Amino acid sequence: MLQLYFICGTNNTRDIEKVLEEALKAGITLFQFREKGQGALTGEDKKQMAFKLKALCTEYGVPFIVNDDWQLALDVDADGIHLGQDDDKIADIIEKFPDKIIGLSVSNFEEYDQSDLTHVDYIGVGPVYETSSKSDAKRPGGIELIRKMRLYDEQIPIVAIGGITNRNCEMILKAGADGISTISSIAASSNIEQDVKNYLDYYK
Ligand SMILES: Cc1ncc(COP(=O)(O)OP(=O)(O)O)c(N)n1
Ligand SMILES: Cc1nc(C(=O)O)sc1CCOP(=O)(O)O
Ligand SMILES: [Mg+2]
Repeated sequence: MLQLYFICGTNNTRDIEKVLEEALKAGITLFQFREKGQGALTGEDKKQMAFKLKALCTEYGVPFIVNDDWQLALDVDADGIHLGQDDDKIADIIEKFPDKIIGLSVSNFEEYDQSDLTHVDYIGVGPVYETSSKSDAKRPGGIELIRKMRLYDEQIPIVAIGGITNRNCEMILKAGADGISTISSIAASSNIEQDVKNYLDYYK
């Protein structure tokens, strides 16, 4: 499920429904609706978009995850929720999400140590490289962040994030990540089918 985790909001691309459908057809394995930034959809518009994107994901058998907004995740019966260190605490909402996928962001070992991972299905570790898709991203940890996190916890599923492309993905997987997540390398791709295929080829 974590192999190729596409994350997108309406701000990341011109036509999110078209881009998501192309990415699903090409074989992404997980999708996160991350609707934030200037001009982002809110309220009913955000909910209607979430319903449409979830329907697309369901058609292709790919789990639909909501970023940050657990109320939206409940409203649209998403398959899971991704929360960061500054978001609502998993312990406070977990009762509302039995049997759902729970992701947590971990950028360094201090954050890992202070996180309760009891209900966490995967950790999003990054940024690995510089990213222009998140204005408040922390300092990139490079490939070493993944390598050390893998040694720190040998069991937890790790999805790497931040500045990942087809060119650096292989090193990240070799460093111990179970999968990679990306916004711009798919949302801004001029050939989604080929780029997705190139990513998935690393797992063969
Ligand atoms: C898979 C994955 N990993 C990390 C993040 C970042 O979450 P967060 O730190 O809460 O930042 P925002 O995405 O909410 O800006 C993520 N969304 N997904
Ligand atoms: C959403 C997000 N979270 C990050 C983290 O480090 O937690 S980096 C990031 C943006 C990833 O976008 P791109 O693939 O375009 O670099
Ligand atoms: Mg968040």
